[in-house]
Amino acid sequence: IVALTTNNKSAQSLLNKLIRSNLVNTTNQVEVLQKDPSSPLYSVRSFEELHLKPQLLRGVYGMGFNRPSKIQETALPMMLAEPAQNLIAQSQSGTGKTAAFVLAMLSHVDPNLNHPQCLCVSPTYELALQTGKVIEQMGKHYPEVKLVYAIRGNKLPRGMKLEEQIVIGTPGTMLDWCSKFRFIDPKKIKVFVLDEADVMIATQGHQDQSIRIQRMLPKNCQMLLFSATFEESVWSFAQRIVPEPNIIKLKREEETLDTIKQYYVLCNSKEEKFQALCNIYGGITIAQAMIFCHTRKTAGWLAGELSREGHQVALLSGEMQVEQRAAVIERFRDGKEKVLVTTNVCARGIDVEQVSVVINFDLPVDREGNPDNETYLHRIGRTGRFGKRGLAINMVDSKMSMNILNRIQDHFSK
Ligand SMILES: Nc1ncnc2c1ncn2[C@@H]1O[C@H](COP(=O)(O)OP(=O)(O)OP(=O)(O)O)[C@@H](O)[C@H]1O
Repeated sequence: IVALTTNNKSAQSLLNKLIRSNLVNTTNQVEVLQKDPSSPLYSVRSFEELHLKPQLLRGVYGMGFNRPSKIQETALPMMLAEPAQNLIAQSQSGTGKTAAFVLAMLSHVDPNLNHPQCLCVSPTYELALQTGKVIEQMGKHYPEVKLVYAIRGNKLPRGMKLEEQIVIGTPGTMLDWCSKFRFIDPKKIKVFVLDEADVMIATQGHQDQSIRIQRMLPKNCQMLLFSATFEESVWSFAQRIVPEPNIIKLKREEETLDTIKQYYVLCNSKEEKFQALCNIYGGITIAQAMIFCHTRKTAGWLAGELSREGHQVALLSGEMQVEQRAAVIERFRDGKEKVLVTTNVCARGIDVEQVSVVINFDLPVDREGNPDNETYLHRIGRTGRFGKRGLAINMVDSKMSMNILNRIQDHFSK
């Protein structure tokens, strides 16, 4: 068990993976920038069209995938094309990126050659393991293809040469295995995958290590880079890693407040807010509710008070380890608890789709104490035209918080 701090990008990413059981739906179109615009672009609507090895097609269907996801429709033909095409792809978590590059790796390996042919770098040990699981599931009917983890703690005897075709690991160990220990001959690599580039660059040293690995690979090695976000720093890193890239971007669906009913409750103190919450408790637990507090301390206090009143609540708190947090969210997602009390920091980036009631026990403010409209929208907004109806209740306990609420109201004209 590794303790990860609240703000940690890799912890967030891991939580989302652990929690997610489905594809995230999106009606947005993919944006494609081809390296060679003269060659016709094609995308596929079915896995059959990709002419996968039969063992892999069985693996794909065995995982319950019926058809390619939005990003897979365009990314898969590109990744499977001959000669190999490089790709930089950005789309939000849960849209099918991992499944896509796993399929590409499995398609490109030659099971008769007993040496590493695909390298996949992930930002952390835990994320590497998650990807490894997908490789194992998808390659279930293709047992000749073997997998090994290049992670700290996996110590191999000196002078050894790896026989597994796929190596997945973290940048530091991967680099050591390629250069210092020579367990891997980088010149024989056909596919290089860099996953979660945005998480990767948040860690000191990972960027350089990845670039050093990349420089050892042959010119014709396929380079694939994936990221959930695409800020400037990720983009410049991507361009250093992936020469002559095709680029695919899938915009995140915009959130709106259109289908949300928003209310506020006027109180005079924290205790009154708690009382107000108890009064509506029966109403909000018909559905599932998330309650946001400003600090960890308030969240802990509120969860304690609610429990003392005999209510069943879950608490998501910053000091919990990532596994504990995953367990809490999983129970909530499965409906075992109807109410989740949390802070914004803790819940950021975590999508729990079925929440239809959001309570702002404290209104979202930034460090200067100004209204944080973006966070308000993230907490309460719904995506897509068919977004479910929702209910938001804001607790106001002072002139100051009334002022904040008025400014949020002005901002959204709602
Ligand atoms: N074509 C598909 N049809 C149905 N389910 C799919 C398909 N592709 C992927 N999935 C499932 O959807 C979920 C998200 O996919 P995946 O992990 O590949 O997304 P991702 O974009 O890599 O997100 P993250 O970076 O958070 O892992 C997984 O549970 C995966 O098994």
